[in-house]
Amino acid sequence: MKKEAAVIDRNTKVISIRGLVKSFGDLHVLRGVDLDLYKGENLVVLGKSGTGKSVLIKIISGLLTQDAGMVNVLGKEVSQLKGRELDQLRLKIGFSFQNSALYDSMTIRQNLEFPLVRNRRDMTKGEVNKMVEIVLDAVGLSQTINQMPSELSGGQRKRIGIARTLILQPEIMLYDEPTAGLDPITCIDINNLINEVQARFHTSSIIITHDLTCAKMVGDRVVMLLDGQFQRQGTFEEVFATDEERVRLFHDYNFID
Ligand SMILES: Nc1ncnc2c1ncn2[C@@H]1O[C@H](COP(=O)(O)OP(=O)(O)OP(=O)(O)O)[C@@H](O)[C@H]1O
Repeated sequence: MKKEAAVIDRNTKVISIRGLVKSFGDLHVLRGVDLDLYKGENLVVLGKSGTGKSVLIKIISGLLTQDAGMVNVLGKEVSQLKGRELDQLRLKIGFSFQNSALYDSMTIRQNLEFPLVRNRRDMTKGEVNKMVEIVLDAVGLSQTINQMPSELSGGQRKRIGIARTLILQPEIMLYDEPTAGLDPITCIDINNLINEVQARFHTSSIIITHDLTCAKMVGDRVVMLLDGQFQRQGTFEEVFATDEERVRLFHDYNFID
């Protein structure tokens, strides 16, 4: 399915990063990263394994602290936040991790209710039920509500994982390798879902991947992390319109139809 034109507000930055530096001992992972995520945008971060993509999203979500630079998320400087303030910001960020496992002993309904029961004690049972229905419908799996995770396919579990992230109504979605380990057809389903989530919930998203089909399908903008900095950025076509060998190699090792 072709991506519909997204409604992006280029006057509003939901994430703004300047001069971000992070090392682990002698390993200089991020060496001055600048990045903006605009409201409503799907931004794809491409990079080879070990280039620091996960470190970047851990810093954005306050799980790691940078050595230098500024990371502003929804108007707050993340490294300055502690305790309750950091928890509140994190509730506005939805993480869809590579191995976002569901609880095997709980039904799909219970899995989806879990984040609300923990974080939204103000909600009534009726409101919780309604939200479960909304997110299940959004991922096209309303019929699985009383099933167990073991009864679902890998692609369906991935969708439920995304629904569980959406149930807290995050403003920002962070997808870490959303298509990893899935067959090509299921990958396309998940890419379409990422676009549907953007259109329906007006989320702003960072999608970390080395799957170029995913980057092409979901990215309004693509950035490539090379040697600790974003060295290429633009549309998918713009990023790869270069003879630079490292970029060409990255492209040619991926299969694109
Ligand atoms: N807490 C940590 N302590 C020490 N080194 C770390 C830590 N976290 C990450 N690293 C190192 O930083 C580098 C970047 O890691 P990161 O997980 O961000 O890579 P990545 O680009 O997400 O790769 P992949 O696509 O394989 O997940 C790696 O060399 C990793 O070993």
